[in-house]
Amino acid sequence: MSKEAYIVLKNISKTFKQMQALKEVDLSLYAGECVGLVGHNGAGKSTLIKLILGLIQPTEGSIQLFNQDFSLKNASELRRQIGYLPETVALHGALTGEETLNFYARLKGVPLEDNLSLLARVGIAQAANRRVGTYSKGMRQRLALAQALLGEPKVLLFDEPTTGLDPASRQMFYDIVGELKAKGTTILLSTHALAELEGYADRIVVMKNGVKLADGTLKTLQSQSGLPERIEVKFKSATNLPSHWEKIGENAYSTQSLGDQKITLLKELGDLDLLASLDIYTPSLDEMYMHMLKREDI
Ligand SMILES: Nc1ncnc2c1ncn2[C@@H]1O[C@H](COP(=O)(O)OP(=O)(O)OP(=O)(O)O)[C@@H](O)[C@H]1O
Repeated sequence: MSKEAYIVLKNISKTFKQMQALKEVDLSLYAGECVGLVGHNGAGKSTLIKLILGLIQPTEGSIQLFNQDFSLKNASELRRQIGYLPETVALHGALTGEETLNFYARLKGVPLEDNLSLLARVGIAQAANRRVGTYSKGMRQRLALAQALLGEPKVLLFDEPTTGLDPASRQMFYDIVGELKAKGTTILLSTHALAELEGYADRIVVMKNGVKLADGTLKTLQSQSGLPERIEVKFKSATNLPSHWEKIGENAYSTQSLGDQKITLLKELGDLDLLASLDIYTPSLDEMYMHMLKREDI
């Protein structure tokens, strides 16, 4: 059975005065998937998220949320099912963490009684009664995350959520992403740090200058990037290999493998008992991403 599309953007363009921030973008987010939205500064990531939230209107194209057209009439009802963690979080320094969360809970119309456990979930229960003005950046970000999780929304939009976080806070954030995914929440997460998404994102959308360059699983992206894997072998004694194996040391060779060439290349090695070592290097996510952005001349 195919999954339900919670959010469907069709042929979306957005122009700010002379500046075209998005060009004919199609994007669907399905129930329970985590989608990474990556792109350099100005690629259009925040604009895309703001359009989904209804904070700005598209110049062209249509947006459907939960199978309904996103008109002003039903906007607030639909928006209640979406949690948003903005890139820059403005929190009132004079309020305590708990007061802040209570304030947002009232705005969203959700009960207040779970707020302390929500603060515990994001690791700042001990600071619930402290003024936010005394919080570190990491603590503020955790509080902002708690705000986004209020009311258990079906869809969460995270705009560069881990920027400026230390490794422990970042890990806590991705632990929560893992839990949300397991519960079937749909997550759209924009980031510059593609490598962070490994193991969490089911799909990656790559944006450049307002255009969607790629949309697929990491495996698809890897084959689309056109970057080869590298195989390195070392034999226990001298041997001969076909000329596409480059000699890189004593009895050691290296070659590149594109697409499904790997098995054929490995067969050329013959008896594996004659090998001292065998290493296969797959391009990292960041290498693929950089390569893809460089290759596309937009
Ligand atoms: N309100 C606005 N008025 C004018 N131009 C805007 C506005 N909002 C965004 N833009 C422009 O649209 C383009 C896309 O911006 P956007 O913030 O969506 O990029 P981004 O991918 O989120 O970048 P970053 O990683 O730097 O946050 C940029 O060139 C930006 O200057």
